[in-house]
Amino acid sequence: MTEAILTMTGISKEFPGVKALSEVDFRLVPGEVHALMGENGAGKSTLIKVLTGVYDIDQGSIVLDGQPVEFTGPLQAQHSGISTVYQEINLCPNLSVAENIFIGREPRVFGHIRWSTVERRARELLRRLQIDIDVSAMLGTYSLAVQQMVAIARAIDIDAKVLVLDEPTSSLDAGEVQQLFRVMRQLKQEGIAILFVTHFLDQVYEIADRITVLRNGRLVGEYPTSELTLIDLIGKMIGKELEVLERLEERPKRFQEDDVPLVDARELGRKGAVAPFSLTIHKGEVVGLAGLLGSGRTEVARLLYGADRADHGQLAVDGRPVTMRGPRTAMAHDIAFCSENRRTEGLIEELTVRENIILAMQATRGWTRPIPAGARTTSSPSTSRRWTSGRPTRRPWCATSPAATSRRCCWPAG
Ligand SMILES: Nc1ncnc2c1ncn2[C@@H]1O[C@H](COP(=O)(O)OP(=O)(O)OP(=O)(O)O)[C@@H](O)[C@H]1O
Repeated sequence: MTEAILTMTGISKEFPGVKALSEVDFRLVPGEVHALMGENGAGKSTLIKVLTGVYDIDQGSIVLDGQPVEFTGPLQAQHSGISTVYQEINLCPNLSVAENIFIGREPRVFGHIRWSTVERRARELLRRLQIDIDVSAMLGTYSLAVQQMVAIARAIDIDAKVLVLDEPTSSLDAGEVQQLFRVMRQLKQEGIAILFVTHFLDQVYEIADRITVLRNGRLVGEYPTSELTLIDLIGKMIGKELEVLERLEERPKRFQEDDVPLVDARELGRKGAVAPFSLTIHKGEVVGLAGLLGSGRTEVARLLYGADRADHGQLAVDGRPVTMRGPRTAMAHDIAFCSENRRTEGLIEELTVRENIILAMQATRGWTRPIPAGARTTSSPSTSRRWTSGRPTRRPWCATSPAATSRRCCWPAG
């Protein structure tokens, strides 16, 4: 195998009360995509932060390009050739693409920035990555994927030998992921070593050459991707053997196969939004819709609720065919919807919790039927929704959805 560009040996890092890393070894070779995998809390971020100089090491050593290194901060790591692009793009959307690439290191002559040089060099850099965009346009006018690639361009222009991509695909749709992978493959060919952290296992198998697995701050092992099956990878991440995973899969179903499903969608679809799909939901069952951003999860839930009208297929509720004309039809059949966009679609922030709930109840009961007094959710239902934050927003949000009075619920995201 090619000699490693980066070797981390026996790395340990402790936070008060938590041993985040215990004697972890990790290495990267030039021209590879190396996936760092592990469950939440396995130690991936800590290893990256140790590598990029955000944290100092309690124990262990790092050798980069044959030289022992000890970084005192991210800038030093960057100047040594280790660049990082985080999930949250920390560039300036109100500056041009070229300005973003050279911000803080603009070419100057007698103290004055040479804008023509900034733009020319930005164009050359992006051309190298086969990204064809106007470098003088504001960064914010481009998609997240393009912004991510601009962040990568900036990172590799600082003479990167190692590029760390920390969950770069979590906000990208399927097409954008492919754009990013194309750039990653290009960088691989140029000999850059890429450390790739993701929770999407299928992406690991598409792009990574090798996989290192961490569990509870310890190294489980390093494997060529082609020699580690998906089920083995999951087993190593969660620390359970194949037989245990198989037993988990054999959990008894809560319903009989011949039970009439509560919701039965057959070839339901909407042109331009969701290709025809079939789906059943039984009483007492939780059905998860998994997929990347833009894969159609929300659109499926909106079709089932009638928020968008299907132009294809049939829907049956409790075994009876239903034409979902809109949310009213859904509510009449006890189907509720909690929007992922709860601030704009789920709640009216200026109203109190009680008023929000009353509005939703009014929608289900009609104007002539009185609403029972004392709708209660939080300790103070008179509190404006604006003053409940974080997790507590979910309770009034669920309560304001007709879910609170429903037998069924479509809940696309939370
Ligand atoms: N700054 C910190 N202070 C205290 N404990 C921390 C700190 N950072 C991480 N930890 C702890 O160290 C352990 C490893 O966390 P780390 O964030 O590295 O895991 P991870 O694999 O990156 O998880 P995730 O996928 O959720 O980001 C966890 O138990 C975490 O709670």
